[in-house]
Amino acid sequence: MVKLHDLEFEPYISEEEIMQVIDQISETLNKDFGNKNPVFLGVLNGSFMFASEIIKRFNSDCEISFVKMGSYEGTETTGNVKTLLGLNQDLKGRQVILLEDIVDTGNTLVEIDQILKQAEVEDYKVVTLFFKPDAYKKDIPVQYKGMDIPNEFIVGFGLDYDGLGRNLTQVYKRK
Ligand SMILES: O=P(O)(O)OC[C@H]1O[C@H](OP(=O)(O)OP(=O)(O)O)[C@H](O)[C@@H]1O
Ligand SMILES: Nc1nc2[nH]cnc2c(=O)[nH]1
Repeated sequence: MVKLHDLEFEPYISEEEIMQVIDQISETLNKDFGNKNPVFLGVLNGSFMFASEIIKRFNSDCEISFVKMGSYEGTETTGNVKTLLGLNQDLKGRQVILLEDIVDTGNTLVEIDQILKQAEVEDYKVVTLFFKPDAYKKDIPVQYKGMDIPNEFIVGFGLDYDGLGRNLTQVYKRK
């Protein structure tokens, strides 16, 4: 059990399970993008740990960039996704692999979709470690999903509750 601010969280997904899922995703990404010199685009803050593990396992040429988006306060989305740090690299004509720690309502994805279309990328695919099928209400395809999870608030492995918990190496859910 861990306590973050006022809330208690219990162990939910082990580090071992997370690494197995990351190995599987990486195998597919190596097959699908091996000779394409893709740009991995991580969505900060939450994706930093996942992005690091994926990029370490990619065996061919690639580039790495980040954007920083934010919309959650406490355990709820505000519904208002802010671009806190935008693209700082020309992605025109590039193959982009978007790296998300979690796709929940899809609000963040909709915002990034606009950013990538405006940047005139050749194509982009979405990779997410966690996906909440019961919460996702958007049409943007999510091609690579590590793990489907129920509609519950989780922390750890990059995901926070009001700033705390990102450093936890496994995932916890609300008790
Ligand atoms: O599908 P959605 O409902 O939009 O939720 C997904 C987003 O929520 C989290 O980011 P958050 O806004 O909490 O910012 P953070 O990554 O800095 O924690 C997470 O990292 C995703 O980017
Ligand atoms: N920490 C955290 N951030 C999120 N952003 C969207 N869904 C979640 C969640 O379940 N936990």
